[in-house]
Amino acid sequence: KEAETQQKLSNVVILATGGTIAGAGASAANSATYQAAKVGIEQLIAGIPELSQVANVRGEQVMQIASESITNENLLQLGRRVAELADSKDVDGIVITHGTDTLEETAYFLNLVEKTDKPIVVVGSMRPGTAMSADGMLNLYNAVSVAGNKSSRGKGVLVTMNDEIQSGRDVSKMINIKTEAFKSPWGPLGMVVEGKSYWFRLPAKRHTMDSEFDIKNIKSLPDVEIAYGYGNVSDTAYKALAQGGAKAIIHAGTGNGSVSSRVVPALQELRKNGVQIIRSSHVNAGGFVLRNAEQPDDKYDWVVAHDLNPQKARILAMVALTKTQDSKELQRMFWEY
Ligand SMILES: NC(=O)C[C@H](N)C(=O)O
Repeated sequence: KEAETQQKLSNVVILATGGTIAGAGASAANSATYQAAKVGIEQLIAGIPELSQVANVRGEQVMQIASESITNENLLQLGRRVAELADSKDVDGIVITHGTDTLEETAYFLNLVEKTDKPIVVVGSMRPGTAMSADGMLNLYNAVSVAGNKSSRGKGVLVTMNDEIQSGRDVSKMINIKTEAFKSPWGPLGMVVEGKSYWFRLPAKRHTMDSEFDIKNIKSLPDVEIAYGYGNVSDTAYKALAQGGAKAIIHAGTGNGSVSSRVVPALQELRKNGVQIIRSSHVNAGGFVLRNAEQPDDKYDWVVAHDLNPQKARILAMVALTKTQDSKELQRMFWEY
């Protein structure tokens, strides 16, 4: 009987990368003071025996780091392993445990470059497993349930946090002290409750199978940097980033990606020298940057990131620059993905 249930269950691989979901604190009262990336994947899986009721699960420790330290090399390494597993006949779904600080970046990266319709679910936690009311156990159980569920196929990379199923493209960490930390400006795709998925909407942007990018063709990622807009800003950071070798600079602008008059001449100059200038917005609940609003993008040959926040814009710019150096093509990609 047990063998029969196992046969019916999906095969889900958990790729562990670290983060607070693998964190440990000195006492159960330490919900915010702890060390991330301490607990191995085998121990995490052993702590949730209920996983075996929703999928045949196995784990792999791909890295063990706090996600603020993720590099482009780490992204590529993870992306390649996901692609290998997705190609494997005996894998039905993939879960990635990840720190929440850059989870939204990794989820968007995978959403762009993985050529599969198999579910890929990225998950983290806001409290370490050693804390009272730790959220990692349920988040991971939900992630495995969603990854093992056929209804999750073809919906792009997903994120399960706080019982919500979010699109990896849209979701962002909005607050760092609550378990209700991840939000999308356009709402979650669905809910996962007691291992069952309930869907309400679908992503409209190109992803995975419908994407023109493929991790298998990406050897390295170009340097793309972010500079922050605020009152009294100077052009020092922008110039220094370009001098450091940035191929594109994401302007994390105020409001509609607006650019201070003190910075405009430097950005015009950098563009003339070949650096792509991409205007995004750092407003908290989600920016919405439109072309030729606030700045004459056509005249300056700049690109707008539309609703992508600066850190997500960096991901798309890096991936896009592996294919084109043309600003019009870049802009098309920023509308489509
Ligand atoms: N909640 C977390 O996971 C935060 C941690 N600094 C990380 O991103 O690895």
